[in-house]
Amino acid sequence: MSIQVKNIDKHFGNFHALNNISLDFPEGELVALLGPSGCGKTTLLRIIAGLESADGGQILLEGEDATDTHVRHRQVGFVFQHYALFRHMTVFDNVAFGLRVRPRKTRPSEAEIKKRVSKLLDLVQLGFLADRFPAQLSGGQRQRIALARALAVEPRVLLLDEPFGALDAKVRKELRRWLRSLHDELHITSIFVTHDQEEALEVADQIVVMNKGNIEQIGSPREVFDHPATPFVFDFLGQANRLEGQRQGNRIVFSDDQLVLPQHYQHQTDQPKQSQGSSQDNVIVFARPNELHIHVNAPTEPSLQAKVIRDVWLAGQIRVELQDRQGRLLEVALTPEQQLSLTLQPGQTVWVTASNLHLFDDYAA
Ligand SMILES: Nc1ncnc2c1ncn2[C@@H]1O[C@H](COP(=O)(O)OP(=O)(O)OP(=O)(O)O)[C@@H](O)[C@H]1O
Repeated sequence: MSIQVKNIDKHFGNFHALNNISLDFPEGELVALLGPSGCGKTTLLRIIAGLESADGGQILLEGEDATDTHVRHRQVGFVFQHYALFRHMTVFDNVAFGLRVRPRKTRPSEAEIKKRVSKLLDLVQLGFLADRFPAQLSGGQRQRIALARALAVEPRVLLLDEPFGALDAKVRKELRRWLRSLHDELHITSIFVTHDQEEALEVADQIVVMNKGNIEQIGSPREVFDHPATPFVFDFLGQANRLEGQRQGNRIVFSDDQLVLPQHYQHQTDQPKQSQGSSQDNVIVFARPNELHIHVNAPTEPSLQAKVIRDVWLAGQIRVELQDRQGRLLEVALTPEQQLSLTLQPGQTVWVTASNLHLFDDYAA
């Protein structure tokens, strides 16, 4: 089922939680709502579900206005961060619950329920736990059962709110792979909320990046990562060096230091901008750690002078932390070979050049 969100607005008192949000969720896709804590992800999910009402705007399910449709009739399945399993029921009874509480007319027979629940438990690969109680399961197993329970009522939409948020890193990783393959099998239109960029990049077909009740960017993981539309998205997707300076022709100037802009930005300097005050030339540039390069002697090309703080070994990757002359911390990636040949010492002066920079014009520095 496709979902359309049209001009959704939501206030909590004076606080503007969602600001005129419009989004299309195509049939059968797995979409991540990604953003920092408090940006409005859960509120949007709850409005789509019918658990919360909006101040204005519409929710269309399969093209039909569902804004005033009760949650029970929207045919959505939920999975929340904190396992909402019934503690006094076995795994089997938990999964069967949604079917057993149906009105008699639409309720399947016990034999049919047994068949469906067994099939779902096989799907989440936990058939052997049917007789256990939630307290006898691991966190990851509980979330898989919660998913089986959400699927039991054959929802047309699956909404997941930080489904793996409470689990440790290894189990999270396993479960997100498993969710992706389950989705590839079932193709239920699914929206999941996360503040974990790695999770969104790994699992989703599309990512909606949110910030302070607004949408910053919508795109495939590749698009969002390779072409972040705003400084916020660049920052949020992580691990980039953010430098604020002034653009002067082909260069970015930071007090005493300079970096050269990559070729693809340089043609823009041919057309002088109409002056709107001095802030016009203020720019934000980002460089990923592998786009910066360390020199132990001052290079002839423009560079940033910095001091070595330390190098960090991060799961096979080497990152050197530097502090530049403006006091900013920079992270530069090195291969093990580069680390050996540079032999950097804490406190040593080095120079940094950039093989690529990502420029955001007209942002006040
Ligand atoms: N019932 C409520 N009453 C008042 N304010 C609320 C209510 N629900 C949410 N908010 C506020 O609205 C904002 C958005 O909340 P929401 O839960 O949607 O954020 P989120 O992006 O899901 O964050 P998190 O990742 O922390 O769950 C927050 O600032 C929150 O404090």
